[in-house]
Formats: sequence, structure tokens, C-alpha cells
Amino acid sequence: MSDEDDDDLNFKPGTEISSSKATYVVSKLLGEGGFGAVYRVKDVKTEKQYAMKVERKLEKRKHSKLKMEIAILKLIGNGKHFTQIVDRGKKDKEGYFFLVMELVGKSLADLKLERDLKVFSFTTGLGVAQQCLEACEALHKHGFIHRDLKPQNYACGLEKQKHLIYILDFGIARKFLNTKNELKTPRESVGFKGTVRFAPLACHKGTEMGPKDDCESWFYLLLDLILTQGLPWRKISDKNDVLKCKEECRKDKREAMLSGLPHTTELNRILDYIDKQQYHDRVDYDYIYKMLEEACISSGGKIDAPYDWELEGDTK
Ligand SMILES: Nc1ncnc2c1ncn2[C@@H]1O[C@H](COP(=O)(O)OP(=O)(O)OP(=O)(O)O)[C@@H](O)[C@H]1O
Repeated sequence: MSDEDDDDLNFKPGTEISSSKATYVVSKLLGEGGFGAVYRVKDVKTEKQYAMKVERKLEKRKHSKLKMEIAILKLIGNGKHFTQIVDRGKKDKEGYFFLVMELVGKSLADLKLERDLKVFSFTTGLGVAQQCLEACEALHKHGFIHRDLKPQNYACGLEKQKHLIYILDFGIARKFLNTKNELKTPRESVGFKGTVRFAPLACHKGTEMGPKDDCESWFYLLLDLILTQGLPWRKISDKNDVLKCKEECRKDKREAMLSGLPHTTELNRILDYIDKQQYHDRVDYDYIYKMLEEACISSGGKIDAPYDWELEGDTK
């Protein structure tokens, strides 16, 4: 939370928050981010459980992450990989905004940690990654790029939705299309945004990011889900050194990066394809889905097979 520490709203279990629609009682803190926190809450009347995201209202803050989140969820409506908005509001006296949304299950980062080798099986990794890219494609279709794709920002659904992957956290998403649905003119220089480990090369270099850059982060996410040795730059903290390592992984370190995987032909093709894309290009998502399916088949699996956590029967 760094300099935002003093923004901590710190709702204790039992705290009641009322809107014009309903009263919610906090059951548990689900996670804390740079701008606020997410709680599991219960509608006092219906007893239904939801997730509530809260953000401190600050004059000094130029961009509200929660406002961006609400704008995107409203725009996408009932998209398959997106949580539904249940309620939202502003508490002027207490000085915070809140968003009540559909409750989902564990994040991919948490699900991965529960595995013996801390990674998913090859088939689950590819299947999950396909859904992660579908979510990203839907966002791109609506003119936004996410800019912070990582396993923490995706989660599986609860109960009957265990096989469905949801995309979370649009706090630093950016519109890349203008009001006429044309690509915005790229800015000359852009500040670093997002998470170093999953950042695309363009982000390291301070150049404008487009849909293909989300795809590059998505590719790192895919590798992070399946590589037992992890991403080659996982232990490097200096941004420039991470950039150097990511570039070396296009050349000499490429084979070592993918070592241990049962099948790499299609994954190499996907990376080659993403690396060839320019800011202005339209991504051929279907090509990537096809490659993922072929990689699964080549390794003797099926992309829509039950996921590791479905077989183990735990998502709560
Ligand atoms: N709808 C939801 N249902 C269940 N858990 C959720 C939901 N939304 C978010 N979470 C959980 O809450 C935690 C924080 O969520 P999120 O990343 O959206 O918040 P954030 O404050 O924007 O975080 P950061 O600033 O670190 O990106 C995550 O662990 C996530 O799994």
C-alpha cells in the first residue's frame, strides 16, 4: 500500500454499509490493493453474498480506479468473463466509494499456489489461458486495454461456475479507441504502468501500448501458470534488467525459458505472432486460440477438460 497506507478503510467483520437499495454486512477481507480493499459482504435481507470493493475518496487523487472499474463493467454489461454490478454508491460523510459485485472464487495466483509444484498442469494452464484471452478480447472490442494482466487479476467462479474464468480489476485500464472508434494517436512517451513481471516490452520502453501489448502480458501469464521453474526474470527487481532478460528470451534464452514443457511448437508460434504485431495491428485472437488447442492436442490433452481444481473439488 506504500504512500496510500493512510487510506486504509479497515472495515471489521460485522460492519454495516447501507445504500438506497440494501444493507450489507462485512464478513471478511478478501484483499487489499493500492487504492482500497475488497470485502466479502452479505445482503442482510436476502443473505446473498457479494464482493464489495471500496476506495477512499481523495481530492489529491486524479484517477479513481473504482470509477474506471464501474465504467468498464457497465460498458461490457453481462459479458461471460465479467462480474455483474449489484450496487454502487458514495459515502460522502465517511469519504469513500463502493462497488458491490458478484462474488467469485480464488484468484489464479492462489489456485496455483495450492498445487504441489505451484503450477497448473499443461492442459489446465492452456485452457485457463484461453479464457483469460477471451476476456481480454472482449475488453479490446469495447475499446479498452487492461494494462495489468496477471494471475492475481483473474479468478475462477464459485460452485457451478468453477470452470469459468473471470477477469478482475480494471483500475489502470485505458481507452485506446476514440469516440469515432478509431485508434488514438500514440503518445510520444508513456510512464510505466502495471506490474514489472508481466509488463510488455513497450511498457518498459515507455511507448504507447495497444491490444497486442495486453497479449504479450497474457503470454507471460500463460507461462507463469505452467512453468515449474517460473518466468526467467521472476527474481529480478530492476526494471531495466527485467527488460534485458525479456529481450534475451526472444533469442538465446528462448529454449531454456520453455524447457520442461511437454510441447512448445505452438507456444513459440504464439510468441512469434505477438512479437510481430505493431500498435496499429488488429490481433487475430482466433489464431492464438487455434494454437492453444493444437498444443493441447499435441500433448495428449483436451482444452475443455476439467481444470486441476475441479478434479480436486475445492474452490472455496
Ligand atoms: N468479485 C470478487 N469476488 C471475490 N474476490 C474478489 C472479487 N474482486 C476482487 N477479489 C479479490 O480481492 C483481491 C483484490 O482485488 P483487486 O485486485 O480487484 O483489487 P485492487 O484493490 O484493485 O488491487 P491492486 O491494486 O493490487 O491491483 C484479489 O485477491 C481478488 O481475488
